[in-house]
This record gives sequence, C-alpha cells and structure tokens, in this order.
Amino acid sequence: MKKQRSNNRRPGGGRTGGARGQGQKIAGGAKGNPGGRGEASGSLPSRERAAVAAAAERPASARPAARAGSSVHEAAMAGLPVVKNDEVVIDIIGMNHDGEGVGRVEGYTLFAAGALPGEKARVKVLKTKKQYGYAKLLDVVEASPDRVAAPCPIYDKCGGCQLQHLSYDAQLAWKRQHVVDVLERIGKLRVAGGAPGAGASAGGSGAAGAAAGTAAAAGQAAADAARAAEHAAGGDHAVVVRPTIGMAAPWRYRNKAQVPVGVIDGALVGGFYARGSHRIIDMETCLIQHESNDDVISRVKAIGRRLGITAYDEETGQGLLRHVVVKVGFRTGEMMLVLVTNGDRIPREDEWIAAIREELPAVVSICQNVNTRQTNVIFGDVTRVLWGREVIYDYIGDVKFAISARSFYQVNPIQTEVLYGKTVEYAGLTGQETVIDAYCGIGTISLFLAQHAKRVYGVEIVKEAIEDARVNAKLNGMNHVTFEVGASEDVIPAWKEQGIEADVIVVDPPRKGCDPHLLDTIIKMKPERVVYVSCNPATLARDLRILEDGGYRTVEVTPVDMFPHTVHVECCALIERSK
Ligand SMILES: C[S@@+](CC[C@H](N)C(=O)[O-])C[C@H]1O[C@@H](n2cnc3c(N)ncnc32)[C@H](O)[C@@H]1O
Repeated sequence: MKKQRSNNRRPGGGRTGGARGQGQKIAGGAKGNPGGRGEASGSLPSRERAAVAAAAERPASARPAARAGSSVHEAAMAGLPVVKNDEVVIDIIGMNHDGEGVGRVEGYTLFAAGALPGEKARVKVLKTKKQYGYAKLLDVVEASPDRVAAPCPIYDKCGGCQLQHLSYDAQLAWKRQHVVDVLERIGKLRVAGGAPGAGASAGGSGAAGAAAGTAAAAGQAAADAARAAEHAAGGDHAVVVRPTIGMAAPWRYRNKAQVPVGVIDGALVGGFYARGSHRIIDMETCLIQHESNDDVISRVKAIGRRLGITAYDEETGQGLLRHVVVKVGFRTGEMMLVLVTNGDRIPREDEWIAAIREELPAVVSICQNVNTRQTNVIFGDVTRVLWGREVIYDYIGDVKFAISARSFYQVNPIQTEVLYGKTVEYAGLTGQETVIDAYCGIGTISLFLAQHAKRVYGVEIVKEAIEDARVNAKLNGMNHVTFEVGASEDVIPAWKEQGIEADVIVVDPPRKGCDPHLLDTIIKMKPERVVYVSCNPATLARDLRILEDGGYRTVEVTPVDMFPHTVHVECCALIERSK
C-alpha cells in the first residue's frame, strides 16, 4: 500500500498544532467523554510497563466509568500531574494492546486512541486513575512517518479496525515486537535479537517505526546468527521470533459478515453499531470484507425495503429482521445467506427467495435462524433451510470443508492456510507420527495435519463442532482421524491412560490459554514436539514458561497476521523436548 504522510490525526480530527514541550500543560477544558481501554503493553520502556500491566489485569468491562467530580478530586488527592479536562502535549512512546498510543506526563501514563509511537500529540485528559489515565487525541503536533490516511471513510465511527492509520509494514513490525515483549516479560524467555534496539519496533522512539519493516529483517538475521552461536556453544537458549507473516494484499480478506439490521428515518438499514453504543449505522462497504459479502448485504437490504420487511427493535422487542449473515467460499465462490429473524414466519417468503435467487446467483444456500430472545447473541437455537443447500463448501489448501450456518470457520482463509502450513512445518511430520490436536474446533488443523501423519486425534468441547469435524473427515476420505467431544484437560489424560502416545501435540486454545492440567499432562506424556497456535501472546508466554519449567524448550515463534488493520495478534510456536 502506498504510504501517505499526514500531519492530521484520524479522519474527523483536528489540525496540526504548534510544537510544545513534552507533557506541557495547556489548559483546563470543557467536559470530556470517558472512554478507552488499556491492556498489556507492547513495545514500551520498562517504566511504563508496570502501569500498563496494572491496566491489563482488569478486563475493560470491570473498569468503572469516570465520574466527573470524583475523578478530578481523586486526581488532586493522589497528587497526579493532570486532572480531567487538562490539555497537554505529550510524546507518544509506545502503543498498547488495544492500539492506543502511550504517553507520559511527568512519569504518569496516558493512553490516547489514534496517537502513534514517535508522535508528539496534543491530548485532552478524559479520565484519571491512580497509575494511568485516558486522553482524547486533539492534534498530532509531530506525525510519525508510519502514519497513513485511513482509507475507510467510517474508520472513526466503526471500531472494527484499530490500526488503519498505521502503515501495514509498521503494523506487522508492531505485532512481532508485541510478541517479543510478552515472551520476555511474562514468559521470562530470552529472545534472540529481542532486546530493545535490536529488533523491529513500531513502538520505539521516533523514526524507529518508519524503519520497522527493514529492522525486522535485520533483527531476524541477527537472531538467527545468535541462535546458531548459542547452539555451537551449548549455552542458554534464545527463542527466535520470526517477522510477522503479512498479506500481500491486506484488504477484503474476511469470508463472513454479520450485519445488525435497524431503522433510520423509517428505512431499513444495516451496518455496524456505532463505537461504544447499540445505535446502528448504515454501511454499504467494509474494506476488510470480501466484495461479494458487501454486495449480498446491500441487495438483501434493498429487497427487504421493497417488500416492507420490518427491522427488529432491541428496545421494544418488535420487528422481524435482526441480522443478515453472509458467508463466501473464497475458493469455490459459493455463498450462504442467513436471515436471523425475531419469529418463525417471514412475510412474503417466496418473494424474498425468488428475488435473492434472481439477483444473487452465487447464493446456493438461503437459511433462516430464529432468535426471539432479547439478547446480544446473534443466533438462536433453530436454523432451517429456506432454499438450496444446508452447507457451502470451501478449501484450505487441499482439504475440503462443509460450512453450515452455525459452523465456526476461520474468517481469513488466505492466512489460515499460511498459519496451518506453519503448524505442519513445526510439527515436522514424516507420515509416521501420531498427533493430538487439542482444542480442534471443526477439525481444520487436524485434517491439515492428517495429510502428513499416521494417525490424528482431535478433541473439542463443543459437540456440534465435533459433528462437523467428523463430516469433514469423511468428506476428505480421512479415516485415520478420530474426534472426541470433551475438555482437552480431561480427554487427553484419559487417552494417555488408554495407552495412546503422541509424537506431536498441537494446541490451539481460546484467548485464556491452555488449562494447567493439560500442560501438566503434556509434560508427562513427553511428546517430542509441541506446536502452540495462539490468539493471545500473553497467555502463550505464560504457558511457554510452564512448558520450559517442565523440560521443554521454545525454539521459534512466528506471528501470522490473520486480522490486518486490527490489534489481534496470532502466532504459532515450536516447542521441543529438551535433550
Ligand atoms: C481458537 S479455537 C481453535 C479452533 C480450531 N483449532 C481452528 O483452527 O479452527 C479454540 C477452540 O477450543 C474450544 N475449547 C474451549 N475450551 C476447551 C477445552 N477446555 N477443551 C477442548 N476444547 C475447548 C473452543 O470451543 C474452540 O473451538
């Protein structure tokens, strides 16, 4: 993507102001709007880490909203250098897990959404806590060379993406640096070339972010050399963190859209909830969504308006159409449309179906899901096929998958193939191995591994996912794969008791990481290799420390960018049994 330098903050922001000293107080101001979240640090000097870590310990939902009077009072009582509504100019020295810029006023940490590392920014304090506070970006006084103009016209309102204002190279470098930071800080691991200044850092000072992509490659070469030297010397090992594998074209990558439906000025609309609210904003295009999904949603809304279909109203519980869900098979082009409705009966159902079939020939499955509960959960329990097939098909690599209305399927199929390819590479399969895939979902990784293994066992806690996994194994003629429903921490010890031994164990847990009992079982089962696929570097680092203490050695970690322009960091780690 062409990098556009900009001195302006994100769309809708103010102008570039004049330079002022770091942390210089400007004025008290009008009422602020409390908001923002803070989580684990990425790329921060050690001084900030304690404050950021403290913020990370509490989930956003548990953090109380600021109360205007008490916030100012508390800040004054605590002797903080700023109080609510102060305006200050600060240097942004890092970016936290939520993509918020991190700055300091006399050692006090402020998080400001939209500000980038290396920038000087004028911000207004929204909320103060004892160790850190939140501020609103008013002006970028000095812009980072990594700042780009976000191409999405609704970026500021939507909240689905958090990093569109950061160049893609710098996003990748920041994700790698975030992994390095947590491995060192939480995992207490030594990262080859991971010390400050040696690796890529979009969160470093000033121009460090600009050179981040190149620095990543240079840091990597240094890392490889360091690792080879250590091996030769037989010394303490260092983990290699590879550069983040990004997308050649990091847009339009999502295969699934779930759009809430509502009414604006009497017309049926669908799009997204405005940031921090349940107000629906109409949207015609989403730049990270496959174009076909945009097209289907736009036409379905138009057909709904033509037929006088009512939209569900969250407050009154009245109205019919709640969500439009669309899935597309990137390889096959097949599409599924799911109308989530507040009730069984769809008025003029035949006309709906006829219009969709005529206008959208790629749609091979039209389903209805009924959800009459007053809840934020999208799907209800009952799904029926209105027309066409129950499933669409798609491929990851050479493996074919049947995807139903409710199946979980990775949303970025291009990068899923990259991630699973890395998993297979780290598993080091020759065709003779027995592999266990813990937290297997619908068996995507299991079947990918099964192409290269003697036997694969998959375990997953959701019964429907295991049913899908078995269907998919059959679809691919793979009868050397066994799936079982249950908690990995219960089923795998039972397998061990039954005499099942694994050469390789693959884990792909949810954000909270692996259950300690499972890690204990892995250590006792002594597989040669463990491959850890993680959507949360912090819990990955925590679990790697447990495996290291249990006689394993983390060899290499590769971040894979599954969700460009968002703060989500996915990675794959190779862990070997120490000799
Ligand atoms: C990150 S997903 C991975 C899914 C799959 N490996 C994939 O790539 O599509 C984590 C999965 O773990 C499942 N899960 C959560 N807790 C579990 C547990 N204790 N034992 C087994 N599976 C669990 C979830 O239902 C979910 O399908």
